Amino acid sequence: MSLEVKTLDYEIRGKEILKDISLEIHTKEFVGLVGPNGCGKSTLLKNIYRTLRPKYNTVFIDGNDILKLSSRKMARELAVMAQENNMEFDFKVQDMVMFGRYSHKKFLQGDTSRDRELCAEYLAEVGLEGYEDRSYLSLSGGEKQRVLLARVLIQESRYIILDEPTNHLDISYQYQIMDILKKQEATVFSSVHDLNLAALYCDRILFMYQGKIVDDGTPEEVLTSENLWKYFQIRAQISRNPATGKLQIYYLPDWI
Ligand SMILES: Nc1ncnc2c1ncn2[C@@H]1O[C@H](COP(=O)(O)OP(=O)(O)OP(=O)(O)O)[C@@H](O)[C@H]1O
Repeated sequence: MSLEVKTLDYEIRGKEILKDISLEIHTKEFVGLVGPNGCGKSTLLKNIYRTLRPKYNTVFIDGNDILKLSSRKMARELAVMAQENNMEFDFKVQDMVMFGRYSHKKFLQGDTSRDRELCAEYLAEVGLEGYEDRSYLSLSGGEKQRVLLARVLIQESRYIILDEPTNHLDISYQYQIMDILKKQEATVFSSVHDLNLAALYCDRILFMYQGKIVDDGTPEEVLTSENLWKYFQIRAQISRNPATGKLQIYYLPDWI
């Protein structure tokens, strides 16, 4: 049981963005995707959740080529929280969350009382209890982000793909959202910019640079001062935080 990418290349307007990417995410793993701006993280994730179309026989869920899965089956397997969400039309928060139940319904079936219960539960879980009737577009960036997380959770899929889930969130919600994700039964694959957050929550980290996966391992194996210098050109002191037992990175800009 795994999410697998095999020798995936991807070009945009003649420019090679992804170069021979192969990776495997195993059941119940929490895997982070890190790397500098523009290295291809979103492009890779979009190929996995089919916003961009990969070639046949390059992305597989439990051995099945994702291009051969119906959109309903795909939604049952994989929930997505993408980065941009420019919406032209407004919806109530409850409707936004309920979109996540689509794959659990028959054609034209309305919301059940169970769906509404789940909606209330997941909104409470992301700290938005009682927000059902609010207009989505009137919410703050962080509130919108948390509605999108509730939509991902209500989908109850086996894989969750996230592109920078803590974008827009204040420090307490960054940790709260990572905590919520960590306790899900699902397999999680997420791009993460904050390397200390990645060190704290990820079982495994994939390091991406210029369209390639250049390192793959535990946070201790991958988040080294050598890698941070080589791929981010930042000096760093790395130690183990006695309170968490996890890596703690201290960045050392040039003036230090
Ligand atoms: N539609 C597009 N047209 C042209 N270039 C694109 C397009 N989409 C992405 N790119 C380029 O592909 C490269 C990878 O972009 P991508 O968004 O995947 O990077 P990223 O690692 O997610 O970056 P960030 O950390 O800044 O979010 C960048 O150089 C970007 O400019």
